[in-house]
Amino acid sequence: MTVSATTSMAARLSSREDYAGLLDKYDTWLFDCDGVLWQGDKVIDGATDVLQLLRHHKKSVLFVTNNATKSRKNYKKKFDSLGVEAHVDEIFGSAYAAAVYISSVMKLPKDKKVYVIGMSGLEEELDEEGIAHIGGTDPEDNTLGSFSLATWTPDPSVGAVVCGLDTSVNYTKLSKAFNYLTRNPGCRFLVTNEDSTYPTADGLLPGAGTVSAPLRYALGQDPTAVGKPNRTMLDCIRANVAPAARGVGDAKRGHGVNVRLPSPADRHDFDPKRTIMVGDRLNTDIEFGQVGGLSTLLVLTGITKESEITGPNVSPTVPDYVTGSIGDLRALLS
Ligand SMILES: O=C(O)[C@H](O)[C@H](O)COP(=O)(O)O
Ligand SMILES: [Mg+2]
Repeated sequence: MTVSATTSMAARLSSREDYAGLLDKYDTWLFDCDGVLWQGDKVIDGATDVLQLLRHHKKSVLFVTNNATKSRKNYKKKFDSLGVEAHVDEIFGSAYAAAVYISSVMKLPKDKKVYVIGMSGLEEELDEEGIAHIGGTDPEDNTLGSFSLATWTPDPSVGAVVCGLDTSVNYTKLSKAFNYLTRNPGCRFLVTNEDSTYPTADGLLPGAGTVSAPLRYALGQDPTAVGKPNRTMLDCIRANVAPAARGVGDAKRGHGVNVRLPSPADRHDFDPKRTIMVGDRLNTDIEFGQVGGLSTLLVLTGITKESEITGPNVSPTVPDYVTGSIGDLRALLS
């Protein structure tokens, strides 16, 4: 029996011509952050130069991160502190996408609130969208004490639980979230993202997916995920970029937006054929690009290792291009 397999291979970039070809081909560059622009607070060598080069060539640059610990405004502060040029409207985090999803897609009723397992970034984005929330950084929930249902009065107005990377996750938060999801009728289970690991300059840490995993297991239920690779994140970006590009009035930014996610016919902002997603993780960034019909460039400064794309057990997710680091595009400066 002959088994015909078409294994498309990623094009490994190395020469100045290779990078010049990308510059010609793509007008919009979407950059993942952790593992691409930086590892924790250590900027990837050359990343700043390359972003400046792209802007010099009038390319549209956007930042698309699954990291839900910071709001767009606080990400802007991180960019500034690391000397990486970015405008707050170019930054799209999964905390923002989750807040927009709850307000514009789920349309959580105004008399309902969200129980948060997550950090200040997620709370700030919910505030921006005018969504009431409890939990999160509330000192009452940030305790290592034991949890007892006998002494807890659940809030009947909780209509959704949203879970993001929370470095202070604990049994109390998981217990409250579990009970909201099993007791409050129709309570929705959302996660900002499901990354298994989080790349820092000193190595890997458990990712957001490991924070929500206990709830998945206890509930026997999968949540709605908003971040990469899900289409929701791209819709959220295009809903924001489109009005700016076309001056559409009915989708404002900021508090209480009633963002109209443009229909495919409305979308003039992105030409997916001239858009490239640059990422370090195959099952979020590269799949996100592929789901959105974008081209994809994998860099090896974060999660994905060479062996996953060239070894005996290659991943079924194959990027269009691979290069060692985004800094390699400095070849265009010579
Ligand atoms: O665990 C997480 O949340 C992720 O590892 C992390 O935040 C990924 O961020 P990104 O690579 O999408 O910038
Ligand atoms: Mg990354």
